[in-house]
Amino acid sequence: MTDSIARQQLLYVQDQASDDEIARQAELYGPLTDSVRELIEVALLTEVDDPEVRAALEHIESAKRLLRQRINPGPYGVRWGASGQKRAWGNAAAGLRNAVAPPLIVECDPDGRARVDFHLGSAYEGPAGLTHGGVSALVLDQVLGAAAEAAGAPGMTGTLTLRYRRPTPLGALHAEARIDRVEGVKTIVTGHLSGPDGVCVEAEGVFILPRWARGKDSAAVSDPA
Ligand SMILES: CCCCCCCC(=O)SCCNC(=O)CCNC(=O)[C@H](O)C(C)(C)COP(=O)(O)OP(=O)(O)OC[C@H]1O[C@@H](n2cnc3c(N)ncnc32)[C@H](O)[C@@H]1OP(=O)(O)O
Repeated sequence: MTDSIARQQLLYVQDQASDDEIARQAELYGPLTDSVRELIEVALLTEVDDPEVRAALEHIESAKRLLRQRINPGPYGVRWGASGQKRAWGNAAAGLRNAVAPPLIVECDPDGRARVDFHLGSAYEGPAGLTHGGVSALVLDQVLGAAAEAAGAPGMTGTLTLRYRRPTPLGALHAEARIDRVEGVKTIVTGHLSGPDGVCVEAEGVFILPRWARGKDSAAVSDPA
């Protein structure tokens, strides 16, 4: 096993947190994350005068000093509580504690279907007024991966193929995915991202249960995503 795989495995943690404790943490950190996400948007779009910008910066620096007093060296990793509840709270697309995440709150069915309605603000802009193509890829990777996981056939993304059919606006969007087929350790999933005018991006993903996770029965290694 390589050092990087060993390091990755250490970040899959069964921490035995109770459902009540997880709910407490979600209630505490969820609003912090939402506020930081709004801060990103406001910092991008503010047009106040220079002294207000400088004063805001001081407040933000002070908040950072407060939060840094005790800090996980990171990254957050993926954690499972006592009841098996999974927390991928650092996930760049869906993490409850990650202000960079839009966030995606993906609904899944056990037959391998996944869907999400979400909103992309100005922080996700690529071409003027439109969603960045890499952000569309992020969204589709997550939603297709969630479909694979929901059907009990999870994996890491081996190949993600995208076809950008029309520009993706910012604002209210929808993405969905379904498992097409499972071929041994590979799960092939298709899906799309759509806006008010229809499908903007089509996707096909091949999700592969990595060699190091095969044949193990622990949730912490059999669910690498
Ligand atoms: C709910 C959560 C959703 C999360 C969604 C987000 C998921 C992610 O972002 S994952 C991060 C991005 N992906 C990565 O970093 C993956 C990096 N790559 C790897 O770790 C490995 O190359 C990995 C796991 C893809 C395959 O490695 P390994 O397990 O050694 O594969 P290997 O045993 O050689 O091959 C197994 C099968 O997969 C096929 N295969 C291998 N690599 C690929 C690939 N990149 N694309 C397609 N097929 C592949 C092989 O041909 C073989 O097929 P068959 O069984 O038919 O012979």
